[in-house]
Amino acid sequence: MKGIQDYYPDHFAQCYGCGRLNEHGHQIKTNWNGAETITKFVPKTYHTAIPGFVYGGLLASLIDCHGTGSAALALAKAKNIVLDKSNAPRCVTASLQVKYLKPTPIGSEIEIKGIISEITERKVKVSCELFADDMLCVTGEVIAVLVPDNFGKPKNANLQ
Ligand SMILES: CCCCCCCCCCCCCC(=O)SCCNC(=O)CCNC(=O)[C@H](O)C(C)(C)COP(=O)(O)OP(=O)(O)OC[C@H]1O[C@@H](n2cnc3c(N)ncnc32)[C@H](O)[C@@H]1OP(=O)(O)O
Repeated sequence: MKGIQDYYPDHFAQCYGCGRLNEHGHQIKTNWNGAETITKFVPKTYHTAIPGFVYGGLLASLIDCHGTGSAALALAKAKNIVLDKSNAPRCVTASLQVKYLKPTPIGSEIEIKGIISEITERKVKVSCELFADDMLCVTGEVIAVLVPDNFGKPKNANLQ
């Protein structure tokens, strides 16, 4: 299934967490699920913290990119942007806070829900809840900021 990440321009599609063009990355897909957003991911055994449980850095990474993806969806909706090939708004993480409530069991599908708790012209706050085996294991708060199309490109890129 496609997600908002499939509508990022190639320049913004290399992210380790969500870039569709990063063959080594997680390539998560973020979509609306009613008024909330959702993504799913199945950790591999090499994502282990201790046997049976998922490494926390991976979980933070998934929340990070689900947060920025949710922010992009919310901004697209607020600005009435009809998603086409590569016209999704692009957001970068300004802040990421993660709380690990319970060890996250490995071996089943993880589901992350996102709730848009605040949205302005440039900034979106997303509250995330990460579930494994229907158990709430991690919560997170992402502040994502809209970036211009030339973000991260060399300043003289259009001179080349
Ligand atoms: C390397 C990045 C790649 C990006 C690819 C993108 C596409 C892929 C997507 C996948 C990405 C995957 C994820 C990744 O891995 S993204 C990689 C990790 N993130 C970064 O490297 C971001 C580095 N930081 C910056 O570039 C700038 O500081 C940004 C752009 C974030 C803001 O600087 P800028 O000068 O432009 O904006 P502003 O200062 O006018 O602030 C604007 C608003 O934001 C609020 N605010 C700012 N900072 C914070 C903070 N720390 N806590 C709370 N709030 C903060 C601020 O109060 C204001 O709010 P308001 O007063 O309006 O209410």
